[in-house]
Amino acid sequence: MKFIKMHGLGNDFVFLDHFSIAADEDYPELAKKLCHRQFGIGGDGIIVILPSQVADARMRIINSDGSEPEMCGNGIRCFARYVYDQGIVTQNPMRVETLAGVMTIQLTIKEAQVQGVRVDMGEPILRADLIPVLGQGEPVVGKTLEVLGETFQYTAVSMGNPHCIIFVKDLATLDFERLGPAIEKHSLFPRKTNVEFIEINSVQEMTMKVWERGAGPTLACGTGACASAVAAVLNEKTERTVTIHLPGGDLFIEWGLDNHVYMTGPAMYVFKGEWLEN
Ligand SMILES: N[C@@H](CCC[C@H](N)C(=O)O)C(=O)O
Repeated sequence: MKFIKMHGLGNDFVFLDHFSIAADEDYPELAKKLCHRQFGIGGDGIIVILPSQVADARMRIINSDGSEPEMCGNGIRCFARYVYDQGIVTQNPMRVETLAGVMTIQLTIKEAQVQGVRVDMGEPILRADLIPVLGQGEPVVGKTLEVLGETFQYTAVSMGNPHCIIFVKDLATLDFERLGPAIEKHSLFPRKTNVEFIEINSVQEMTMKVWERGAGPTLACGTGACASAVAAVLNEKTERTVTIHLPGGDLFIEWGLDNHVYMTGPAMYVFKGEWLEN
């Protein structure tokens, strides 16, 4: 099976181009195998490129543990670059169907090369029952979370997928490896959650460390960056336009006055190859 490896700020994915070849694969099982860092290709997830009835193409993302999330910010930038470079989609902006709805993506092209990708990530979802988060009242901003004997203030935002954002004074002293998985599976979150720890640098800049639902620690999370930018505004910590520093690099996020969140960042190729099935 042929594949392409791509990443957005080190958040890495194995892409399967099944746009024109109908494939009858068990993608969740395949994701667990392909994403394994020793026995497979290695990745935070797989992304499947499919035809769509309602948009220019359809993206399916499966986490490395085999679960299927609604959306992936870093993945959709890579997806857009690949389908454009391959001539699968020639429109710019293009429209891509996901489980979180149809996203519009604008590519910056210079001398026939994709230089950058800006995604309209849609409107943030703040209703507790839709995020979903249990019994917290509306909006879920600055609420209390008890975990592993510690108490935190958190804000919950969905960008199609759920995020729990916690502002901390110092990322360096955080017990990230224990807190991340405990919050991901906390009983407040019936569909589990992605967890973003944020240190505010200024009203236009923040630093983020992310523990992803179904994938663990990753170098970047696009939906997480968008949700964190929204949470920072709701908590009166930043302006609506921010640069977010992640372990894998920077994302530029704008929460527009039209209530849409816009994400700009890179999309990079790593290599292509053939999976020798086992
Ligand atoms: N890294 C992605 C998000 C992938 C999905 C996430 N793990 C979930 O289960 O919701 C991004 O860049 O947004």
